[in-house]
Formats: sequence, C-alpha cells, structure tokens
Amino acid sequence: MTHQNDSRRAGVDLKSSAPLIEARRITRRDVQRDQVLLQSTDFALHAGQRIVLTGPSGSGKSVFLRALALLDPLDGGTLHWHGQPIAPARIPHYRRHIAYVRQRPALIDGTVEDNLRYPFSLAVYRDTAFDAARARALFDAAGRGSGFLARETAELSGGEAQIVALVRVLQLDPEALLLDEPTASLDPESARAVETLIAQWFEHDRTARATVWVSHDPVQAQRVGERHITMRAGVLDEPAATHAALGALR
Ligand SMILES: Nc1ncnc2c1ncn2[C@@H]1O[C@H](COP(=O)(O)OP(=O)(O)OP(=O)(O)O)[C@@H](O)[C@H]1O
Repeated sequence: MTHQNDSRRAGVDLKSSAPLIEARRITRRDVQRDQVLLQSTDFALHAGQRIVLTGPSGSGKSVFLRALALLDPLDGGTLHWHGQPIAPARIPHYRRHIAYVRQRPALIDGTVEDNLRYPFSLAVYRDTAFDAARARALFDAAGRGSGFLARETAELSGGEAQIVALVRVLQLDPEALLLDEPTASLDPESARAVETLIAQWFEHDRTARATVWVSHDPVQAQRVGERHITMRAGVLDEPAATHAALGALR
C-alpha cells in the first residue's frame, strides 16, 4: 500500500472510514518492577482529529504515545492502522507514517542538511529523495532563513534543534504526529515556530492528518486540540464534553 493510497483512504468521510490508528486493549508493563505502566486501553485516532493529552507527571503519557508509535513493544492488545492489524514486517512502514516527536530532539553530528538527509539513507524511504527546496521552505516558515541547512547541529540552540527535528519528520509527509511535549523546553519564539510548522502541516491535508499532543500548558492545549483526553496512573480517560463533540462527528 502506498502512502498516497493510505492518505486517500484516511481522507474518506469519517462516518465510513476506519480510524487512522485504533488501539484495542493495549497494555504496557515494567516487567523488572512488576508494575503496570499502561492499563488496558482502547483508543481511536481518526483522520482530521487534533487531540490533546494531559495528566500529571509520571502518569504514563509518554508510555502511551510510544506504545502507539510502536517504539516499545506492547505487552497486550493490538494496534490497527486504517482498520488492519500491523504485522511485524510492516512496523517500519507504520513508523514512517506515524511519527513520534520527543521533547528533547536527538540529532546526529554534522550539519542540519546531514540530519535532513539521514532518513533517506534508510531502506523504508528508498522510494523518496531529499528535497532541499522543500526543506528551505519549511525552515522559512519557522523563521529560519537561508544558510540554516549548512549550520552545524552542535551550534544550535535547543529551540533550533527542535525545529530541525520537526522539519526532518515533516519532510517525510507523516499521516499522524504523536507530539510528546515538543515545546516544553523551548523559548516562546521557538515554541511558536514549532506550533506554526505543525499547524501548516495539518492544514495542508487536514482530512487525512491527525495529532495527539501532550502538553502541560492549558493555554497551548486550547490552541492545539479540540478533543481532550487525560492520563492518570496509567488509565486513559476522556471527559464527557469531548465524547459529545466526537459523537457529533460520527
Ligand atoms: N520503558 C520503561 N520501562 C520501565 N518504566 C518506564 C518506562 N518508561 C516509563 N516508565 C515509567 O512509567 C511511568 C510513566 O512515565 P511517563 O514517562 O510515561 O510519564 P509522563 O506522564 O509522560 O510524565 P511527564 O509528564 O513527566 O513526561 C514512570 O514511572 C516512568 O518511570
């Protein structure tokens, strides 16, 4: 299945389409400490949705997002992508489309351009190629002008590093972004740039794209999501108000 086909399928009327991602009774455990990190959880993310996830520190928000991204192995339950279970051989393909963005970016040594080129060296991206003009346009949108591609990553501020990490993801046209406090340690100007990039990516094809955004900032939470879910001690919950809003979509 190509990405275009995936997106087209995700863009079908919400009434008839399967969720972009659906978790069925997924669980995560810390085996060493014999502790449940994520209680049995059902969850659906539809194309077109922007979800905000809040909850106390240590409640399991990152555990949940990383499980949804299939970055950590599930201890129970299944994930479905466009209505299909994800076979082990398709996990790299799934991760290509469902991107996890962490609070502290991990960049490789070298220039910004080296970082943007890196994904295209992986087998799963061999059908695409680095597009410098597109990368420049994305950096322009984030207020980083000409010459930014040539900057050494070791010299970047935390905010600039996060912008690079995000552009590295956005240039690959993901379907969903799982955003784990992406602006929490940034200065206000960089935080705005990150929000702008994500908003433009979403608006470009909002019937096919979706976000889950973890935020501790109530004002930001209002800006970046319409559906609100909470995590407490590994239990995911959805306040009644957003159940009603979601019902109106169905
Ligand atoms: N891979 C792991 N193995 C074992 N324990 C883990 C693992 N990942 C997270 N934990 C533990 O699970 C609990 C939930 O952590 P998590 O990082 O998901 O919290 P959070 O809600 O994202 O918190 P914060 O808002 O501070 O980022 C913590 O007690 C953490 O130490």
